[in-house]
Amino acid sequence: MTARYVLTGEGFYFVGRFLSVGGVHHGGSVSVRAFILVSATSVSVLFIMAAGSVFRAGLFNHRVAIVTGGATGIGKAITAELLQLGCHVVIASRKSERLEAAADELSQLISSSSSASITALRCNIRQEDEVRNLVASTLRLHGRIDYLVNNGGGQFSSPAANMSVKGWNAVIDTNLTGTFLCCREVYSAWMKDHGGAIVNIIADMWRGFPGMAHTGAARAAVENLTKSLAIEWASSGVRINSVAPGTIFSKTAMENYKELGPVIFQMAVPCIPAKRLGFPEEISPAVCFLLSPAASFISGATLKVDAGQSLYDSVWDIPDHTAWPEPPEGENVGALRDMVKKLKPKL
Ligand SMILES: CCCCCCCCCCC/C=C/C(=O)SCCNC(=O)CCNC(=O)[C@H](O)C(C)(C)COP(=O)(O)OP(=O)(O)OC[C@H]1O[C@@H](n2cnc3c(N)ncnc32)[C@H](O)[C@@H]1OP(=O)(O)O
Ligand SMILES: NC(=O)C1=CN([C@@H]2O[C@H](COP(=O)(O)OP(=O)(O)OC[C@H]3O[C@@H](n4cnc5c(N)ncnc54)[C@H](OP(=O)(O)O)[C@@H]3O)[C@@H](O)[C@H]2O)C=CC1
Repeated sequence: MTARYVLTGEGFYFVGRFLSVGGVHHGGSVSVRAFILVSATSVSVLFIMAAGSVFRAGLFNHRVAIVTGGATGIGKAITAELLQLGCHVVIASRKSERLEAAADELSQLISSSSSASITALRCNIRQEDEVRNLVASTLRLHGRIDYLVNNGGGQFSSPAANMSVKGWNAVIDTNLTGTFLCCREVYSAWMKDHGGAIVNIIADMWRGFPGMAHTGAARAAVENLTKSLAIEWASSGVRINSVAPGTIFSKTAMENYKELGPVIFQMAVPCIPAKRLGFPEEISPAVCFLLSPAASFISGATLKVDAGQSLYDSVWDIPDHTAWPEPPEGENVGALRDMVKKLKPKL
């Protein structure tokens, strides 16, 4: 049995998981989890199907969220969890087919008694007018926007020296400017007067991001943007935080890197203290937590969800070389030379 505490809008619950059947993140298999909720006044048992949320069902009833990139990978897991919590979710990205397919599939998670709904809207977050339309359409549809999850984004792997300006700009425009545009538009059109919560998905760029320097720069900038907005928008009742995933496997994430996909994900495993990849369903609870009343005193923060990867190892290998300038001559360099001479085996 695992146990955890969940603070909801209505009280402090002890949540004990006493039954777990099947894998939580094995695509295609249905897992059944059961939770016992104990509050001051009641004890109830809640069953959640298909990799369900650990949060109380109905926590986000009648709330409205926009999730960019909500049709695939991490965004799809966030959308699924928000739906199970009763939220109206608008998913937004560029490819209509993927959006429609995901909306069809995820609508199956909505029980007949739930007030939740899912809507797919096409939007390229790099285009200011499209972001404006996304926000206006959401307001027309639901009359409010409580949550924004800036998850849409991406990059390609390349040594920085080989990046064209066009490629660099594509990644900066998507991950940094796209996030900024979504934040600004949602704030101006709704949250300025009504408050709300925003979560920005960033990355494990704490020691740079060699091999993907453009995205490292963009995500570090988003982390800083998050802090600025947390202060600027506090007086509107807006909380804004970041989630920094480690290496998270999903079908789409792998396909995006084409033949490099399996190599990149395989290379990462030894660098992860958990010695396995993460899965989208391990990111979505952190996002829902930061959106929820349980995080009502958290703003401007970053939650790393990386099994400690950022503290550990890097996939970037630096080959042995003698390219560095010699150190300045002096007694310490001399002492090191003497030591090395003594250590050398006599021939
Ligand atoms: C080798 C060591 C690597 C280190 C590995 C570390 C381990 C990390 C593990 C993985 C962690 C991260 C995972 C993820 O983030 S998964 C999510 C991935 N999803 C996506 O990336 C999806 C979205 N991606 C995109 O939309 C695009 O990639 C992008 C934003 C870059 C551009 O999209 P857009 O469609 O607008 O642009 P174009 O395709 O027209 O390209 C514009 C220019 O960008 C350059 N470019 C694009 N792709 C590549 C490429 N594969 N290689 C090199 N250059 C590329 C190029 O200059 C394009 O212009 P041209 O086509 O005119 O040349
Ligand atoms: N997987 C991982 O290991 C990590 C992922 N991340 C980040 O997490 C986020 C989700 O990634 P993940 O789920 O793994 O990968 P996916 O490729 O499945 O998700 C990326 C999503 O972003 C959408 N997107 C990309 N560009 C745009 C755009 N210009 N406008 C609107 N939507 C866009 C894509 O939809 P469409 O193509 O239809 O527009 C897609 O749904 C990304 O920002 C990713 O970079 C961060 C750290 C690690």
